[in-house]
Amino acid sequence: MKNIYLIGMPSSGKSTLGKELARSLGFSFTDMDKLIETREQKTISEIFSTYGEAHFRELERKTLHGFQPDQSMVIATGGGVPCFFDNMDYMKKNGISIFLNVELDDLAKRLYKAQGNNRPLLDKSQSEEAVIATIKKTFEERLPFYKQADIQVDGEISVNQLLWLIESYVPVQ
Ligand SMILES: Nc1ncnc2c1ncn2[C@@H]1O[C@H](COP(=O)(O)OP(=O)(O)O)[C@@H](O)[C@H]1O
Ligand SMILES: O=C(O)C1=C[C@@H](OP(=O)(O)O)[C@@H](O)[C@H](O)C1
Ligand SMILES: [Mg+2]
Repeated sequence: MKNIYLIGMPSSGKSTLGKELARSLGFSFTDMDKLIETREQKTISEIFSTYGEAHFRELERKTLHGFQPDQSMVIATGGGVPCFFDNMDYMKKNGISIFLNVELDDLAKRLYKAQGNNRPLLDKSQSEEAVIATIKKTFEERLPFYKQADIQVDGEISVNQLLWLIESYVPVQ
């Protein structure tokens, strides 16, 4: 079966929902950030601070293009993946892309609730106003890419609802 790519802003639930979706479909699950961290033996924050964002974006591109198509995988991408290089075209050509579109206020709340501070572009040590402003600006820049997804989900969704959307898009056996 085709691979499924989850895309959307940081904290939109790609990693959390992706894992549950994979289990329900009997697909394997890959979190691109985790895979990059394992391969590089560094956290995402360390990769950004040591080599810079451009290097991280190259790693993302290489990782994305390294997945074989039709491997029955659910792939949780990092929030920036669709917005660099030909990544969005690649996902559309090689699988089903799903945009998790969550209200910006909810994204901010989740971000502050989450443990740790391993999202270098949304540094929680900044003031809350600064983080919210960054989320808003980033979302506006990224929306044209996210909107290209095959399926868009607005707001909260259960795994069962998501399964239904996927099955309606292309039958999953
Ligand atoms: N539907 C949801 N409702 C409330 N909190 C959620 C939901 N989905 C994810 N979260 C929480 O938001 C945070 C970020 O989720 P995560 O799956 O890591 O997002 P992403 O991979 O898109 O950055 C986590 O703390 C997670 O528990
Ligand atoms: O939005 C982004 O540019 C990023 C999102 C992160 O992933 P999540 O979307 O899973 O938080 C991670 O890839 C990195 O910190 C950059
Ligand atoms: Mg994630």
